Amino acid sequence: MPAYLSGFGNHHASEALPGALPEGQNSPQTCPYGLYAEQLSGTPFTAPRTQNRRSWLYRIRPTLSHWGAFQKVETGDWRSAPAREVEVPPQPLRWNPLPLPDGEVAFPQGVHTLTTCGDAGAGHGMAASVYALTRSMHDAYFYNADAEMLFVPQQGDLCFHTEMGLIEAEPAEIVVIPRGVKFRLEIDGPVRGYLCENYGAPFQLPERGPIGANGLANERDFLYPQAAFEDREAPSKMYVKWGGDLWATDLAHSPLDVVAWHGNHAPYRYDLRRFCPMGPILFDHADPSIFTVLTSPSEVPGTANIDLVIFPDRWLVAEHSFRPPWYHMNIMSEFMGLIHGQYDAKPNGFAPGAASLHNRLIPHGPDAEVFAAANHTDLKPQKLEGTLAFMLETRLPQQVTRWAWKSSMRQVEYGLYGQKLEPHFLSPLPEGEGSAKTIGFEQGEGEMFQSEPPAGSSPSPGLDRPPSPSGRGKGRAT
Ligand SMILES: O=C(O)Cc1cc(O)ccc1O
Ligand SMILES: [Fe+2]
Repeated sequence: MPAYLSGFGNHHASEALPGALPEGQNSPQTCPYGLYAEQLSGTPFTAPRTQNRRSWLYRIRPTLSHWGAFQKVETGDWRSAPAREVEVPPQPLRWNPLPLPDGEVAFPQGVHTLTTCGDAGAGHGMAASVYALTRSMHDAYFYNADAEMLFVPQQGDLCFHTEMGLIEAEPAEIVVIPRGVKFRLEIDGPVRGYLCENYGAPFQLPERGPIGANGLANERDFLYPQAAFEDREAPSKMYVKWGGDLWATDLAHSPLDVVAWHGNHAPYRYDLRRFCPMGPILFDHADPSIFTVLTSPSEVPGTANIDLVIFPDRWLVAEHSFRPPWYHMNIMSEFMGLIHGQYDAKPNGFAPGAASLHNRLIPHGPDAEVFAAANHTDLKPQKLEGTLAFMLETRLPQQVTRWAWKSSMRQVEYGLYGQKLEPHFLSPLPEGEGSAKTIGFEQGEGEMFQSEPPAGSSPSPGLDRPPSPSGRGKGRAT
């Protein structure tokens, strides 16, 4: 079990050999052990200090020496934005879990993109993919120049051998690999999960505002690897995702040859079970932004390129409230996945490994069964347990890939789930009355009156109180 360095965005320092990290300067005339010094930047040199990301790598060979002739490689079902491949009507979309492949599939194959938005080259937006792999990468390495990568394992452990060291992750943990960091992904058996490529600003922790200095995702739970290196000569392949395409070159050695490093542009792991949720402790259902783990800000304040939001175990205690998510139409678009358990708004049809897309201003909310139960349930404190869903919320509408649209995993009927929601309007009108009538109030001379009082009802003071549920009316305008 590797030991990790703890603290989100810290300027970590680690050496795999004693004294490998230069003292007091980044770029000595001769580096310890005859290493090469290389700076890897994740933000422009002049980015404000709070956002600035860069690391210094002390390595056996500079990355430049890995540079051979690159050949373009088929990306399979992996797509990069912009990818406007199909026209999709405005409707909720959902996909069953990706089946595990029969044959041998290693990263970077086995990635299937469901949605993209923005533009990888222009540096905004994201891609949401699912992956299914059956074997480790052998003498193969990868880095992404287009995107920071957020891995959300859903089944099976992942072991990333990165330039900065080893990161292991199991389902319920996430791994973020920044742009330009090379790795080899090893697995023990078949694995499945989600991959978000973030084309925008690197993920950071959200502000806590009045919450204070603690809670939500706490800084110290973010774990960075200790330096570890490979001094290995072997015919190898290095894949680079660059300009929306996949390229490969041959290498004669492992590029994971970083003996020491320091800086804050480095891969990390976070256990989502460490998230300390805050919620409504008296009434109502809060906006899901209270569960933001990480955010990739855009240039517009409060308008994220991506928010990673989770729905973890928690107590529901709100009084006289509809406790599940409310019905809504959201300007941000919502890609969701389920790591384990049941998601409270959609207990059926949304299995672990499944994915859904509620795009910009597509109406959605709890299904009819959830509504019926939540509407009448006894509001004792209730613990949601053994559940972990997540959402990638972006300010941009998401484009669906051709693969996702045509895939047999897509639940073709899902877009109609809302039609099962019946009206429960307690009409004040006698049965049969009121069809095609407009009932309302008009502002008269200093008094309120009903424009067309229904027969048998008192003309004044009008409908000042809704009928009680015990006197449930049937009449409804058709
Ligand atoms: O749509 C969803 O299931 C995600 C979601 C959850 C919630 O509690 C409030 C809003 C929201 O979009
Ligand atoms: Fe939603």
